[in-house]
Amino acid sequence: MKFTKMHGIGNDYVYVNCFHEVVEDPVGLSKKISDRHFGVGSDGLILILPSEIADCKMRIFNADGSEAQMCGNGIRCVAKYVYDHALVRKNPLTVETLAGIKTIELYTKNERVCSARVNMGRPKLMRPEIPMVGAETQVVDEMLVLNENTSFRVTCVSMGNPHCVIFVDDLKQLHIEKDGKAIEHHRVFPERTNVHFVKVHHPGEVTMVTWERGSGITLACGTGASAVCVAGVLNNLTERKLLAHLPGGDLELEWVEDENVYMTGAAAEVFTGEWLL
Ligand SMILES: N[C@@H](CCC[C@H](N)C(=O)O)C(=O)O
Repeated sequence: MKFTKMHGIGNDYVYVNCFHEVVEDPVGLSKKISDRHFGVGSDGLILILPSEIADCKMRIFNADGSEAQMCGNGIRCVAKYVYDHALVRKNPLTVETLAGIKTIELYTKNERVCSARVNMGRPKLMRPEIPMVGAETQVVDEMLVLNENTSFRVTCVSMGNPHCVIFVDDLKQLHIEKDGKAIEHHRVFPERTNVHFVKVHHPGEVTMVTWERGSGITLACGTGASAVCVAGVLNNLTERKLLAHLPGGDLELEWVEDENVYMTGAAAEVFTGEWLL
């Protein structure tokens, strides 16, 4: 099976072109291929498939094999792959995901895609235990108690997949692995959740670090940065246009008046290979 390693600001996945390849067990393959010692090493597996309702379709599997609805950094790479490899030579192009069809505008250099702007769709405010409550709800944040010594004020936003956003004063004081994992698996999130700790520098700029559902600490999360943009506005901390610094690079976000969130960032192809197992 031929594969391609790609990343969006360090959020790295193994991509398989399922216009030409068949993957029978994506759950098992994602666990094996993502292993950083015994596999290729990645945050998960992304399948690029033909679609009957969009220009192509993506399926995203986390490193633990769980399938997610959407991947912001991954969808920019999917768009780059299908354009650069001439599977879909359109700009803008559309990608079918479990979170709906997304439209992506491509930016090229020497005929190859270097970055992309994705319409990430409309966010939904969630409440722990009552996921997917409509955005009209008045409840913006909640206290999440991990144990008698640790609790966080959280804002939970769905970008098709679930995100728990926590604004903090100091990113250096965090126990991201311990607390991120505990929040991901907290009983109030029956589908588990992605977790983001965010420091606001000023209303147009934040730094964030992420614990991803099913993959652990990653260098970036595009749906997560989109959720942070929304959570910042709802908490009166940030403007609708936001520059987010993530460990792997920067993303530009905008929550526009029609309520769609737009995310812009880089996409890169690193190498191709053949999986023998
Ligand atoms: N890294 C991604 C999100 C991948 C899926 C996520 N871990 C989930 O389970 O929801 C992104 O860039 O959005």
